[in-house]
Amino acid sequence: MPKIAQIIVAAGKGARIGGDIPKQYRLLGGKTVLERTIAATLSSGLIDYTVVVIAAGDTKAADVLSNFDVHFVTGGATRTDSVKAGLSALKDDAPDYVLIHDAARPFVSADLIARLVEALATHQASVPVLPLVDAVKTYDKDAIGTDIDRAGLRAVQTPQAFHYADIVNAFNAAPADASFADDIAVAKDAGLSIAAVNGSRDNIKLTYIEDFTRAERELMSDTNSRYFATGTGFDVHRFTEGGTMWLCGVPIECGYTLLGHSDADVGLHALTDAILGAIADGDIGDHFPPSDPKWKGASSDKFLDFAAQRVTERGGRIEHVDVTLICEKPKIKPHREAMRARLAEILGLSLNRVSVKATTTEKLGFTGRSEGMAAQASATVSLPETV
Ligand SMILES: Nc1ccn([C@@H]2O[C@H](COP(=O)(O)OP(=O)(O)OP(=O)(O)O)[C@@H](O)[C@H]2O)c(=O)n1
Ligand SMILES: C[C@](O)(CO)[C@H](O)COP(=O)(O)O
Repeated sequence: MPKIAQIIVAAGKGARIGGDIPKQYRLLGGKTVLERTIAATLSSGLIDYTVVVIAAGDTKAADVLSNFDVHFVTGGATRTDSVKAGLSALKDDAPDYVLIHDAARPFVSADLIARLVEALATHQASVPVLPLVDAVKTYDKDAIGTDIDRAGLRAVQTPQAFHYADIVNAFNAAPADASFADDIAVAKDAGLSIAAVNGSRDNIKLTYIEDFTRAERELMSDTNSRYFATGTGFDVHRFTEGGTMWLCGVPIECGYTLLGHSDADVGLHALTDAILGAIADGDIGDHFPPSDPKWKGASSDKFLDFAAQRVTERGGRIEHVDVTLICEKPKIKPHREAMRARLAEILGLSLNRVSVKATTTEKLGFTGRSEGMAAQASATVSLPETV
């Protein structure tokens, strides 16, 4: 079996996407793009050695790369410089083949990698290509020009695969300061034999912010790459005279209220715990300790909003929530729709994904004696499969 290395170039700035962090460190479905790209390539089972090329001064790489058996080197000002740094990092233990891949293409498949490697049995290089689907025309300063015949054009992707010694020689033969669109261009200039293999429409390069939005949406709708988790929560608060009672984010004036460090919204507390439970993220007391004066009298919608954000940060989505209030009084039914609407608003859910119910305990126990109220809740979330 040939020894196969890969170089993942991740030293770019992501200027076309903008923002504070380069696109390879943006979260996509709760994981960084770079993690996804490395995991996708390694899952092919064909790669023996990986070099990730990172930017000088990159402070995020160590954390991301520590999850994988990979090595890293510092790249340069252009993609071409970064590729050269990757090739040179392989020279002491030279592989037979090398695949060079953009960190910005996290949806590369094992099939595509296999096609590229297979083509190296007969060629010195291989490249994934796709026919263009849109019409192509010349264009200058808003002026549409003439048609270009698409039959003779191909869109070109990465990974691009090479016999290691051949691509190193090709780069050595190229002008030292030249910058190439990709590595197959270097192979072409050097006269290497090149096989074009079928690319993949899924293997997009995340280039503009719209690419992220679309990729995020597609990941969300791909139930094969997601799992469902349900958490439960339970809470109790004692009644006290006077004040306004807050229940599931709705004020109720009934002459008595619930006692607690915060606003004592027993429904929101149970639901917050249910959501934290679904993502195995501790409980409300871990994040908002009752000993902390900051939370005295706090409005509990903050806690619920926080839990919902923790789901989003993991690339998750709340699918459904259900709260049961357990009390003899006050009557919940007149407030139930307002409670559902408020929960839906805080969580950004449609109303049909939010349920509020109530029950008594037939005058038994502390709720039966109307000493206080209990609430239990469940929350179902969908989350990206972890690698
Ligand atoms: N000096 C550079 C420039 C680019 N790349 C990498 O080359 C790949 C493809 O480049 P591109 O999509 O252009 O990424 P950026 O250069 O980061 O994007 P932009 O052009 O929008 O700044 C990316 O994985 C990028 O990190 C690199 O390693 N070193
Ligand atoms: C290497 C590449 O992804 C092949 O399609 C492409 O050439 C990179 O282009 P960019 O303009 O640097 O993103």
